[in-house]
Amino acid sequence: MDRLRIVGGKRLEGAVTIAGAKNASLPQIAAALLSDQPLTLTNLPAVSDIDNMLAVVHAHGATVTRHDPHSATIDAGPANGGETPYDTVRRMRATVLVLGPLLARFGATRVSLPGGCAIGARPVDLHVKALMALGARIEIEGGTIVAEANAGLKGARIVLGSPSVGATETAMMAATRAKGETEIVNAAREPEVADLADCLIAMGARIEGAGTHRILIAGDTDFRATQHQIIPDRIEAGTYAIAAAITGGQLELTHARLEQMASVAQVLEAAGVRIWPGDRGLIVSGDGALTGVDISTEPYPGFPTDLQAQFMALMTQAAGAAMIRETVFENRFMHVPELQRLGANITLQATTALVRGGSPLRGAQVMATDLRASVCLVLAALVAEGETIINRVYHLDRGYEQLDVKLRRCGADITRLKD
Ligand SMILES: CC(=O)N[C@H]1[C@@H](OP(=O)(O)OP(=O)(O)OC[C@H]2O[C@@H](n3ccc(=O)[nH]c3=O)[C@H](O)[C@@H]2O)O[C@H](CO)[C@@H](O)[C@@H]1O
Ligand SMILES: C=C(OP(=O)(O)O)C(=O)O
Repeated sequence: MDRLRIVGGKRLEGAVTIAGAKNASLPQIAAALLSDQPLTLTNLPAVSDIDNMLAVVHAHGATVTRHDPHSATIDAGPANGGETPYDTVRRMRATVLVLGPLLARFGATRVSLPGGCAIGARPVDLHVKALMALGARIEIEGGTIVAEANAGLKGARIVLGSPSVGATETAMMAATRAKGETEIVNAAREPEVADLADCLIAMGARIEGAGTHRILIAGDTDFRATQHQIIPDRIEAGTYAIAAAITGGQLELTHARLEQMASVAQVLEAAGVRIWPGDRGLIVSGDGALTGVDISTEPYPGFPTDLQAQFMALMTQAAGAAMIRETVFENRFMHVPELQRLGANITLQATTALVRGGSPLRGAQVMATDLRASVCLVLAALVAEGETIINRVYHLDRGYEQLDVKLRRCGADITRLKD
């Protein structure tokens, strides 16, 4: 298992190329299973979650051709419904996104229940309810979702109990093959949902309203071969914005889009960070003093839960206190004890962390249990005095393309230790 060695105290300066969004790519790879025509995706990030998702659609019979690390053609012409086993879903929850496309296209499929993970219980009841609203019969048998709709799915009004990103994506994909119109009410508004809709539209679907609370899908899609370019990763961009801020540096985030990051930019500006659009993306400067800012994570367009851990690392260096409330996942504070090992002053009470900023961090051995918790430790290590060793780098490799290379190019003292 690789580890990262970081010696803190270097100011970052330079340009970072923001990759395509992992969380937009994953559902679009699953969406390829809807069609018997090839789908080419470009601007895929070169991260292990993408390799895994491509392996899952390949295991379902699709032909996958990698053109280069950032593009692939998926030809699901020869695909089958089959079974998605526990081992793949356990390793990557987003695998559950194949459920809707496989059921809608083949009339039956079996997908193992994902179970909980390091950030919370993460049930898939809303995915299941949405498919049942479209006429599927679904039973849970021995930890497997057994779904059947041999007579085909029928368009319906789906009211989501909460605006789940994944359930909105499942419903939208399945509805493209249903007979008649589907309305999704209380849909998630994340840019990744809108990008999936754009991809489905390029594939031949008729969809309106993606990116708002109400999405309309016409159904009975006549699918065609197409290609689609994935949007930039707003979470990767936010992470590097915080890297600039925490080191008092200045980074150009090539391809980053301000309109996808309005709440993040607002919070960072309130904390004393300057952000402005440049010719190639965004420029972030952390040369001023940092102030504590309270945040609460929310569904989009609110502050994203996927940047909560990174923002907490930043707040350890701000003057004053910051209250950080997590409302999306019940257990997303696994980074707190590790930040405390580095010397951070954080008090945790239920879903709120109180960070008293300004305490100097000191390097230590740390370990994280998920992707964003790991990168939060990298950010903290960039300002910690001395050497920090971060274990379990495979979490980072799930979602950050060449994190160590990108940071080193901007002046960080960071080395990947191969075991
Ligand atoms: C691959 C991907 O895109 N992952 C993102 C996606 O995850 P994901 O799609 O899993 O997140 P959801 O929006 O579905 O989850 C939000 C909340 O709803 C709950 N819930 C969800 C589905 C369900 O059937 N029942 C239920 O109760 C979840 O446990 C969670 O508490 O959106 C999250 C919220 O922005 C991000 O943190 C993840 O990075
Ligand atoms: C939680 C995340 O991903 P996933 O939903 O795939 O676990 C994430 O990207 O931060």
